[in-house]
Amino acid sequence: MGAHAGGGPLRRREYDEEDVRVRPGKGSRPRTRRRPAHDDAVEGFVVAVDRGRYTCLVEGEAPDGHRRKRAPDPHVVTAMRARELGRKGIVVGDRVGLVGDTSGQPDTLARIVRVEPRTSMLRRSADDTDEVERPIVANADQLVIVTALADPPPRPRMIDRMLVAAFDADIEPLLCLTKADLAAPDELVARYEPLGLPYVVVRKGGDLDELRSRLADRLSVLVGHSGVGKSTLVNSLVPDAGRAVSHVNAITGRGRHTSSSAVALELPFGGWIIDTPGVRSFGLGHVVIDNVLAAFPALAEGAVHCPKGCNHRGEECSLDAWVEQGHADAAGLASLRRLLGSRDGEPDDD
Ligand SMILES: Nc1nc2c(ncn2[C@@H]2O[C@H](COP(=O)(O)OP(=O)(O)OP(=O)(O)O)[C@@H](O)[C@H]2O)c(=O)[nH]1
Ligand SMILES: [Zn+2]
Repeated sequence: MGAHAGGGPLRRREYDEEDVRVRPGKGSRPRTRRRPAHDDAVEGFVVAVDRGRYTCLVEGEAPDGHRRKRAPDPHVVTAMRARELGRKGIVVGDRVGLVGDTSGQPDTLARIVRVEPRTSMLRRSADDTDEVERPIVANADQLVIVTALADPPPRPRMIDRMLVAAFDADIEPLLCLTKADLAAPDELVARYEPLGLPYVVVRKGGDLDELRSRLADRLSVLVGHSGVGKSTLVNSLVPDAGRAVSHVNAITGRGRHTSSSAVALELPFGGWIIDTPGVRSFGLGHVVIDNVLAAFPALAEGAVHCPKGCNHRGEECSLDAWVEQGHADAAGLASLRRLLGSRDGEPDDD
């Protein structure tokens, strides 16, 4: 399934489901790619999505000639999608064009008429046999995989799955090991060293400077299963995180503590983090083998000798020979195979 080994360029990068996932030509008349260019659209950044309502942060003032009071700068606007967007999905992290009432005044609703091209799209499948992708976050440039060193014990399989999702989406992973007061990181670090994975070790009340510098000026997504200390981290990084989330929930009509989808929070030192409370598992059914392989350049080079459709885990795979010839190291190949195994639905818990 889904394998593109052998054919096409190594790194296919297609983020835009309008371009790729929806077959064109269903309608009778040809569609122009851009409808009448809403030149007056203001740019917004989607910070939350809930039941057809998009919470957008708008930098800058309400457009000239707007009849309402000048909006504060920056301000939050609630919007719905314009019909002309068709089936195109909009997710947290998207940059959008807004028209209509963009004042952000109570009970106003703007319209999203455009979604800017994305630099990345983090997706997951519901489970591994399900190739239907659920986009989670757009434009992220870092996936922060949060794992407790103890309580709950680390689940390397889960880490592997999140890594695969990061590689597939071409988002840089960062391993964030929490609860350093409870256990040493050595074992986990050794496991991920062959991948050249950057990591930070933190504990509650401890020094977060290194983490801060890795987050600064980037759009980072936090993932990790329940109890690993994500909320603790978010609260230390964004002092008024609780308030920001409940503010978003108030706007979208959700209860205060029921936020179950991604919310983007601005970091006081620059950049954004997006918490993903609703994401408990990472189905990888949609993942393309080549995208994972591309994270291992030395091996990707050797894979051109593999038979078409090789899953790089069987006897026909040429990568063992490639490693024996000294072109790549064995630890890397073992890591790659472990990751590809997690994609093929090997059990989650070690
Ligand atoms: N010992 C220790 N406990 C911590 C640390 N960080 C967080 N905790 C505790 O771990 C528990 C879970 O932390 P949370 O921040 O709520 O974890 P979470 O990942 O947000 O969990 P969910 O809300 O279920 O998604 C809380 O009781 C925290 O106080 C740490 O560095 N050391
Ligand atoms: Zn192979």
